[in-house]
Amino acid sequence: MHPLIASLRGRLIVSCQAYPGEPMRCPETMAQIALAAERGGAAAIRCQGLADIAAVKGRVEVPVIGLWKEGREGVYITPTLRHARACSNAGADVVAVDATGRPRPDGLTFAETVRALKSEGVLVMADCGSIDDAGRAAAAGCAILSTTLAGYTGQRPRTDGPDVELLELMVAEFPEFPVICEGRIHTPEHAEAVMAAGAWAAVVGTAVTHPTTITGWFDDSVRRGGERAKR
Ligand SMILES: CC(=O)N[C@H](C=O)[C@@H](O)[C@H](O)[C@H](O)COP(=O)(O)O
Repeated sequence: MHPLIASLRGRLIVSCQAYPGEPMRCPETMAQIALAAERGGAAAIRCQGLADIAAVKGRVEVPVIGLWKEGREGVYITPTLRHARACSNAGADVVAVDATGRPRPDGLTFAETVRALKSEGVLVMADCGSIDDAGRAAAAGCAILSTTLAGYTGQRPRTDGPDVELLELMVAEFPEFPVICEGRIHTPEHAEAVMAAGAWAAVVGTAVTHPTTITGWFDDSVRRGGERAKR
């Protein structure tokens, strides 16, 4: 196994992403957040877009998992071989790629995309939405299988927290692969549970790096508590 992948075992990975139109959508801001997360114990940073990848790579010591989101429908996480190569060239140590069987804009299959990347020495993290995707990713020889797209592709229900069931299926079916749990890990208890269920590592995004959403969670709680006080 590649030493970089081995270094992630039993560790937290923090995803630093701001979405189009959001106040923190700025590479310097993402680099600052990534550095803060590294100081908190993140063993790797996951980030989106070429400018963010370059900025984060220049700021942190830990490995960078890069992706490039384009579009909102269908395959949007690093949708083509060109996007994946660009992430790698921008400095990503690992490139995250949509591993579903859905049609890709460049007409290549996922397997063809991974074959080309592997031949160029690129480590691929397969963002899966189902056990079928994980099978495709394992057959292609991806470096990491991940539950990233569980609940976002129509193949699995969108669970409130992480999709532990899919994680367990992947861990049982592909014991020779590092399986990372990503998606809706919203509390330290969720993170502990996915690790106990056999995850190689846990990726946390929103709950660490998306203040608008976190503020909304607290706002809801404060309002609920206030309503109870009135009763
Ligand atoms: C489905 C999709 O596009 N997921 C994206 C993948 O990079 C990000 O928007 C998520 O924030 C990331 O997966 C971490 O998940 P969470 O923010 O739930 O901890």
